[in-house]
Amino acid sequence: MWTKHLVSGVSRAYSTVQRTRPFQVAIDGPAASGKSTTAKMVAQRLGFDYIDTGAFYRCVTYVALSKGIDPLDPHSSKKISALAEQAEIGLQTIFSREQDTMTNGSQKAATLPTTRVFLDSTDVSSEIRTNRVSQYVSAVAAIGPVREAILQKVRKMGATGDDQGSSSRLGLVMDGRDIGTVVLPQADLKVFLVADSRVRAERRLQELVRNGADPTRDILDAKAVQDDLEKRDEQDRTRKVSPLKKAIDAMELDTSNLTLEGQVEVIVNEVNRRRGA
Ligand SMILES: Nc1ncnc2c1ncn2[C@@H]1O[C@H](COP(=O)(O)OP(=O)(O)O)[C@@H](O)[C@H]1O
Ligand SMILES: Nc1ccn([C@H]2C[C@H](O)[C@@H](COP(=O)(O)OP(=O)(O)O)O2)c(=O)n1
Repeated sequence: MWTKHLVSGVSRAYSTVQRTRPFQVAIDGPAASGKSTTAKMVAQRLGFDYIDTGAFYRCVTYVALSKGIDPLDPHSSKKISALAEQAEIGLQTIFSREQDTMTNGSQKAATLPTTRVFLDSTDVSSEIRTNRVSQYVSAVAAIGPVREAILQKVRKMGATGDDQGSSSRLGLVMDGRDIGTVVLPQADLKVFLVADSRVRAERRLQELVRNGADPTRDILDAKAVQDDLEKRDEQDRTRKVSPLKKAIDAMELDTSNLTLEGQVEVIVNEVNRRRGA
């Protein structure tokens, strides 16, 4: 098992032996299309780093709500933008070995990587995934100066090494809404993940239940979850700054009828093909 701990304030360049930068994979798509799970698994398979950019917008939303700021009030934009600039966000992804060999010689399937999110050194991994944060995050993500502040943080995180100072980093997988279009426009591979909104809602619901959903706090009705996802997608697609859209050179992958392993395989194979491996 190994971890990659990335912090948004450190500045260190990648080694430039053969490439001027590591291989970059940009994964975008609507809510619950499978971006973060797929991205983490691809990173694990390839030994790449992983950056969840949605976590940044969720952290800013969480901190604004906890200070009693209403993200829907246009007068809040300045305050929220200041919070976005000040926030120190760190990500720690815990990867497992691809196939751990057990003592009897058989192979144990790889466990799913998990990402912990730190806001000013506090672990807010669960707090940023509540329905309340999900309901307001699109409004926060539509504020231009918030996007500017987060763009700088994620680019810096993507350009710096892990905290071990390793120069052997092979690549980076980043997921979000504007990775292929704005954050990493020169990415070596761009993937746009889509899935039927009913399928996405069912998967999100199962995920909520798996994570111990609380019926007094969480929406546990498939139709309501679907409406919520569709509403957020509409807001993300129609905002003025960096809207959710497929980059012209992105490969579209519909995960509605795929298994997680299947979609990871397609992306890993494409990375290897482009790397000439
Ligand atoms: N092909 C698939 N089959 C079944 N479940 C999937 C598949 N792809 C993703 N999921 C599940 O769907 C849920 C949403 O995926 P997630 O990676 O969180 O999406 P996103 O990052 O796009 O919001 C997760 O619980 C994930 O495990
Ligand atoms: N690069 C990004 C990443 C996320 N966002 C916004 C838009 C999304 O509705 C929220 C939350 O993103 P996140 O990927 O965590 O959301 P889901 O896992 O899809 O529910 O952040 C964005 O505008 N740009």
